[in-house]
Amino acid sequence: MPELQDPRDRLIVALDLADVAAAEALVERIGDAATFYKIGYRLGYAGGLDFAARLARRGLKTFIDLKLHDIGNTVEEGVRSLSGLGATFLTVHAYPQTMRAAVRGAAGSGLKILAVTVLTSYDEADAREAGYALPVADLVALRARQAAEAGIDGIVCSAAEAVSVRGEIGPDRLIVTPGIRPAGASLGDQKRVMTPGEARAAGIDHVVVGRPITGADDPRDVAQRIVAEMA
Ligand SMILES: O=C(O)c1cc(=O)[nH]c(=O)n1[C@@H]1O[C@H](COP(=O)(O)O)[C@@H](O)[C@H]1O
Repeated sequence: MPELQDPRDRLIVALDLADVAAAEALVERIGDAATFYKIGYRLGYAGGLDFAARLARRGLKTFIDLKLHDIGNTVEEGVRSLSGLGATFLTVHAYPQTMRAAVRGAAGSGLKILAVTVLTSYDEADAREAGYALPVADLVALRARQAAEAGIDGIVCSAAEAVSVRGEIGPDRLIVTPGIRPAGASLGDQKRVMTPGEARAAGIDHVVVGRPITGADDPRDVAQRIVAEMA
């Protein structure tokens, strides 16, 4: 796994909030306890892309989580449009055509493309319901292998699959894991879940944590504890 300069970079805080004012207030409350923020559908479609560009200009790292998936031309041009935001990461779904298009769209921009394998809210029954015959672990491994072949920079999966994914993608690509809960925290809709310490021991590069931080009385303290648990 690539070495980090700053251990705080291991934690990516998911800013799944209703508007930019709420996100700005949370970033201020967390202060220097976090260095990396994710902007997904909720905030992204409510002015969050400009906000992400502002965070990047302040020297914070940003992750644009739009999980793109469309015909190749649309994905390629969409990624190209997003590549000027100064973001560090952008997600696409891990379909070979989509991944190859995203890699073309990001070429030369410095934006790293992450491929989402199987959502952490899916268990075996959910994958079967969606039409997949493979066990989730096998589907994650297949998609990780295809992502590496497509030239993708990193994989989004559950930390439960990190060891097998590392075997598929080698030491230099990134593993980013949502579905992370400090011991005792409510799972919400997450089904393939690990603690920050377990994820780190499994060799992940970054964890993504939303509600346990955004819903906390003291978000800064929770962020600090998560970083410490992964040190
Ligand atoms: O791509 C993601 O970030 C993602 C992939 C995945 O498989 N599961 C997953 O939960 N996420 C995102 O990670 C965040 C997890 O949030 P919490 O469950 O609140 O910690 C959300 O913003 C999800 O959109």
